[in-house]
Amino acid sequence: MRVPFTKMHGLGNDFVVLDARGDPLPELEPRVAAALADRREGIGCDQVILLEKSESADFRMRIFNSDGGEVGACGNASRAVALLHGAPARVETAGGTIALEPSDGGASVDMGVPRFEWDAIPLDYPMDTLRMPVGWGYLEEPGAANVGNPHVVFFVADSDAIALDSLGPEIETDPLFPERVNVNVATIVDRTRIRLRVWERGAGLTRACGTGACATAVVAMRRGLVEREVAVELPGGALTILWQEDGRIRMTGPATESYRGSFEWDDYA
Ligand SMILES: N[C@@H](CCC[C@H](N)C(=O)O)C(=O)O
Repeated sequence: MRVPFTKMHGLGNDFVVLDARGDPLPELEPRVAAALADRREGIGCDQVILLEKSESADFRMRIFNSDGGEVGACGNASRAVALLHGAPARVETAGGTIALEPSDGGASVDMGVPRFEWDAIPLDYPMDTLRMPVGWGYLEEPGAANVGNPHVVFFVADSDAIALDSLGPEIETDPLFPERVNVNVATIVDRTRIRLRVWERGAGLTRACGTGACATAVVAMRRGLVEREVAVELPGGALTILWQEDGRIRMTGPATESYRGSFEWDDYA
């Protein structure tokens, strides 16, 4: 079976998007998603995105990290899918229902209400998630948020100076995080700007992480470090994050279609 795909990215965080809203595909097993994401032997991407029919929303978006694991949310892919769909839409994800509004060259996405309870992150045992009494090397006292997926956020003097390639995997797989975790290191530039690097669970260092930007912004806002609207500057570019009065997070930024192609399903199954 020949399967069409769209290669897309949001700030350099890249995706293979499979659209099964019309003709369904066989079940996308984790090993198949990982093979498609492989940058040497597959198409190559940080996440594989599968669009399907939904009974509760306009359609359903499923997200698979490059290690094949299925997860609850992806901010950058949400904007890419908004661009692909080309009209406002309510989208079912494993992390909750989100709302897409495409705009010129990108999208604004209602990412829902963040959760801060220890068992919603989830953590292995109760603790204050605003300033967690834990540390790994020189990274200490992170905050945590679940924005459809789990994040810890460390505020540091210079996020570029952090050895995220070694500390990231250590923190991601620490038993404190039973579902593993996305690791954010952030520097507050001023009350309207944050610089951020992210070690993504199941994908490693990426050029940008939309949910990481959302989680970092709301943790910084809870600590009183920034205003309710901030620019989050990632290696791949900037996103605007607004934590609205109704408690919902709005993320705005660009998305790009790179190319379209097709592959033989049996080569990966
Ligand atoms: N790149 C994404 C996040 C993808 C999922 C994440 N790695 C997880 O495991 O939760 C984004 O832009 O938010």
